[in-house]
Amino acid sequence: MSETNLQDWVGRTSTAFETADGERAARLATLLGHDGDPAAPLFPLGHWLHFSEDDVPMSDLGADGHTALGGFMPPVPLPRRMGAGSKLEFHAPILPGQTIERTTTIESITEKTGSTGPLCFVVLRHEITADGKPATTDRHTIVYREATSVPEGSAAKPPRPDSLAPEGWDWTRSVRPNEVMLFRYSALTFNSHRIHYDHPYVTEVEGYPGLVTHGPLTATLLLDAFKSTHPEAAVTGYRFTAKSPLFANEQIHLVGRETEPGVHELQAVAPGGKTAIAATVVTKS
Ligand SMILES: CC(C)(COP(=O)(O)OP(=O)(O)OC[C@H]1O[C@@H](n2cnc3c(N)ncnc32)[C@H](O)[C@@H]1OP(=O)(O)O)[C@@H](O)C(=O)NCCC(=O)NCCSC(=O)C[C@](C)(O)C(=O)O
Repeated sequence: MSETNLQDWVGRTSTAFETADGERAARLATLLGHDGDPAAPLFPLGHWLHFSEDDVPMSDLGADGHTALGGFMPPVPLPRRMGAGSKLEFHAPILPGQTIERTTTIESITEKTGSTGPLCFVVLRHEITADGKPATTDRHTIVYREATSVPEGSAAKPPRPDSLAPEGWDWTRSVRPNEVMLFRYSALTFNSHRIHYDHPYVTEVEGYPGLVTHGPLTATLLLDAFKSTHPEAAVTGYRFTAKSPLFANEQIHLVGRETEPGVHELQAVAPGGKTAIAATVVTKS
């Protein structure tokens, strides 16, 4: 794919420290439509509100708004980045005020060819501790895609029309993330990726029909819907794969069912019925 040997980046590590921020976690609760409590343990995905990878000077950002490649992240020569999924294990809750440390290792870099063209998957293993004790393991996959040709200067299209919720699930919720929700999530996570807020960029450069809903936001809405329907469940694992993109102002059906004791299959379903995110939640029995 390139003369640079991307495999030279495998095994690189970086470490960061922060203080777990209950106020920020409470704002995520507000975003999700709950009363936020800054003193409460963080939502299981609360580490995503910390350790922004875009916490760099403006001059260090690339064209897509993310930190330019070739530093810690490998210089993958494919310009369109997307979140591909995560495999998370929750060892212990993170409490506001705890010192959280994240050690990130580039675990693998894999080039593939998909139905949409060349793809490069970068897996980052994040080990997060809180006051020195294991809290969360997050194996996060990022995918890079090739540039696309954009029809007549812009790929903009209206949101896909709503469709009926799929049947055969134990529970169903519907959400419609709009520009304001996407902005709030980008701000909360200090994610400066243009595809979530820059409509000319996302439609004229990356060739998507509208602002892309963050994969982590949809995964958060999905896990939140699960927790609302199973308030007593202690979630110990969560894994999800982002299979197809979702765009601002589209109705998303969030669905789930128990497939065996303590194991739940979840999906975020796009208008028209396509699976956007396929997920599994594991709970302590
Ligand atoms: C990536 C796309 C284009 C590939 O779609 P495709 O049709 O080209 O791929 P395919 O033909 O289905 O599969 C080719 C190979 O890739 C694998 N594969 C395929 N997908 C995945 C996946 N997700 N995770 C892991 N592996 C995947 C698949 O298993 C297969 O492997 P194989 O050849 O060994 O059998 C397609 O899956 C897609 O559009 N996914 C949705 C991506 C998305 O919407 N992400 C969330 C929004 S972006 C975001 O939030 C960003 C953020 C937060 O700002 C941020 O920068 O981190």
